[in-house]
Amino acid sequence: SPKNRFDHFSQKPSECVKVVVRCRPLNEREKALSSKMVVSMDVQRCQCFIKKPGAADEPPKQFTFDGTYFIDQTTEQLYNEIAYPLIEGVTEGYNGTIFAYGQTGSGKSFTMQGVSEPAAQRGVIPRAFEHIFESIQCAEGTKFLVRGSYLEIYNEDIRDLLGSDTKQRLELKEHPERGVYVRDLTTHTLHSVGECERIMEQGWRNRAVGCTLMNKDSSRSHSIFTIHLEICNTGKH
Ligand SMILES: Nc1ncnc2c1ncn2[C@@H]1O[C@H](COP(=O)(O)OP(=O)(O)OP(=O)(O)O)[C@@H](O)[C@H]1O
Repeated sequence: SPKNRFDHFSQKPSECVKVVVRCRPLNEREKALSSKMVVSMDVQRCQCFIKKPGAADEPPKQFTFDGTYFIDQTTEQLYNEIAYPLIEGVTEGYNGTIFAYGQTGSGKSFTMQGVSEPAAQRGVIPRAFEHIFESIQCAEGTKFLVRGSYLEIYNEDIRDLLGSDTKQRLELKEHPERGVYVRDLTTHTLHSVGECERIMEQGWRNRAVGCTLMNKDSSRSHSIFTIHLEICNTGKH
């Protein structure tokens, strides 16, 4: 019998894209407006229900995901169930992407970047840093090189959030073997979790739109934090 509601993932290794949904609690503004929750979830069955306000007799719209996270669930839980297996794969040499989307104020940054308190709500990105460096410490006979880059896409323009000139517009290029890449994007060698956190904070501060446009305009800004891992077997144990 399955140990938890996600065991079916491991039985379906061919399923390489998983889609989960997270619902945040009402914020102060919504509470002040006496807004009503229209979303409910059956987390065991990974189902999400949306009911139309004022239409009590209409059945709610129903959607099924690979995972559902309601207001009382934490980023720690989401990480363990969704991100952990993906990052494990990365430490074994596979590519992995975690992509958050949703309307402005829906909780993308809260999930990805996170908050330091409470600890259970620390973000997916800092958890991934810790995870990767823990794997490196445990690996014997293997050398790792960890590098990071952080870019922002705003109004179709790409900017390097860790570059010497964060205002400069970078070009998207395509290489016949390596695929799509951003020319002149800086990559930074990272030796510790602390260094990763520092560049994440540094890049975050350079997101020009992040803290100034809190409303719909901010959703036009997208950012990509990439961790490159080079793994070399030295054969020594
Ligand atoms: N699961 C949650 N629990 C508690 N608070 C949350 C949760 N998700 C989001 N919030 C809060 O809601 C607010 C908006 O979240 P956030 O800034 O992450 O949205 P966003 O999707 O990144 O928005 P934008 O697209 O405008 O950048 C923040 O104050 C955040 O702390």
